[in-house]
Amino acid sequence: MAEYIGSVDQGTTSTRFIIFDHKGQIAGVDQKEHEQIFPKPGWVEHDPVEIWKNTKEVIAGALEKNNISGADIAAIGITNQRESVVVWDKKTGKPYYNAIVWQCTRTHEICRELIKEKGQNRFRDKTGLPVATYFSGPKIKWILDNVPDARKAAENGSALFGTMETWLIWWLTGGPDNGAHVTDVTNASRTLLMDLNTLKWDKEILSTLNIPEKALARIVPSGDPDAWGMTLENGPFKAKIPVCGALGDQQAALVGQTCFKAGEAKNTYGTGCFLLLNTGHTPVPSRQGLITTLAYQFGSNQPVYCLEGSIAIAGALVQWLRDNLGLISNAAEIEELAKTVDDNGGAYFVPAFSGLFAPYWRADARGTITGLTSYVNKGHIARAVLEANAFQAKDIVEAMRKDSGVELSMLKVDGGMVVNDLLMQFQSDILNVPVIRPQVSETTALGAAYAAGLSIGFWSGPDELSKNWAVDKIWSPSMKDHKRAKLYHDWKKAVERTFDWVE
Ligand SMILES: Nc1ncnc2c1ncn2[C@@H]1O[C@H](COP(=O)(O)OP(=O)(O)O)[C@@H](O)[C@H]1O
Ligand SMILES: O=P(O)(O)OC[C@H](O)CO
Repeated sequence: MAEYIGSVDQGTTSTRFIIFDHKGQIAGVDQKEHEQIFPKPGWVEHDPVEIWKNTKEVIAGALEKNNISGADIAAIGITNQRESVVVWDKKTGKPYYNAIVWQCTRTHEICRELIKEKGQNRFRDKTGLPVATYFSGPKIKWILDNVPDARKAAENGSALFGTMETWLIWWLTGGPDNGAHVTDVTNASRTLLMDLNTLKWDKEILSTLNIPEKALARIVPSGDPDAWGMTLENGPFKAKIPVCGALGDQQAALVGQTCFKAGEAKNTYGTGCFLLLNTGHTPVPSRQGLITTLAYQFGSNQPVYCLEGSIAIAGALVQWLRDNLGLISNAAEIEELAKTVDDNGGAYFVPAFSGLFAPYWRADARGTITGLTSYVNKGHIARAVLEANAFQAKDIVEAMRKDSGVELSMLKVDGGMVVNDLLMQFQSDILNVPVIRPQVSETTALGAAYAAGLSIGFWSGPDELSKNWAVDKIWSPSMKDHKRAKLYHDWKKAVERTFDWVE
């Protein structure tokens, strides 16, 4: 058998292709950023054609740079920013509109109408999700209602809908020439359109949102040898390779962190921040503003569920400090700036740029910096930015404890921000548990590679994968209880100041 598994990681800010060996170590990588398009306040789009072009380039780049050929790759997995949607023409592959990104709030009115009739939790029993601008269903509805010809095309079967993995797999496996139109259970569980128990599109919700089912992808497990088909010989791999694993990026990170047992959790700090707790084979309903969602399903095995706390803005706030305020010139500089002061100087930054997601679900919230005095300088602001991530994660851990009864004894972390020592130490202090970073921090891509590799027997099962996981660094709590309590108390007050801003 070929010695590598390839993994496409299509994230919010960039697309990577990573090649893994049997030990789960990285044998090659290439990465490319794509444009963030902000047409109006609160609106976020990506160009799906640019993303497909970048995907081809990073695949070719990683193979070439490392002298690896398509024939050395046994299978392909794919993982993606979730909820973001594309609608495209089946014959030409031309998108009807840019991808509407998960952070985009343009569906506020659609959601408000849905909530007005029957409340925010009207679909929660079936889908595990509240009605919110975050999820794909309202975004698809927006495209159908606002883009000329899109609805007609969807109804007559000439348009296809998909999340980012569906779009890329369609191209990788043939595009207009019989490309596979599929989505995995984890991605489907983020649309607000799939029933969590039957793992099928829900006809009643589709009819409420007026979305034609024929344009939706076929739902398949997250790992399956036959569900997706093969890459093309004249495509970026220059070889026929089975595509046999796909998961939303946060679920992929859960798999990459080998959180296979109920009660195990990970937190990923990327553009947003997402804490997922494996709850086993039963969907656990949330009363604390978390999401009940699919964790993974391998082949015909029973699906595994999780509770998730989704935070919209994490690393994106660091980017904002860099791009919109110019306080730093690259993301790593925030740590140096934050270290110029000993604490936040009383300042709290609540980054409710897309409203607040879990556990608040307040579309009417907008970002605030509170506690400002003449004393506060840019070092304090940098610190408040980093601390915001840790406080938001604390909100999620508290909600999870109340929902599931699980007291975390440690937190496995990954994502682009976990190189930041100050943030990781503060996270450990605020949660009062050790925070642990694994040696392979590309857990998202690794999880998709695991899903693909398990499907073809490249790895024998979860036990073998767990042996690949190893600790790189542990941060242990060292903050006094009264200080932790005071900081968190003030954070909660700051959060309340963001509510009711959008009228
Ligand atoms: N040293 C750092 N300190 C704080 N944030 C950082 C640092 N390095 C990168 N980031 C942030 O991490 C994010 C990128 O993480 P990544 O996991 O690649 O994101 P995504 O998968 O969402 O595209 C960016 O938002 C960036 O601002
Ligand atoms: O691309 P990331 O890592 O920011 O993840 C985005 C999430 O999947 C959105 O739900």
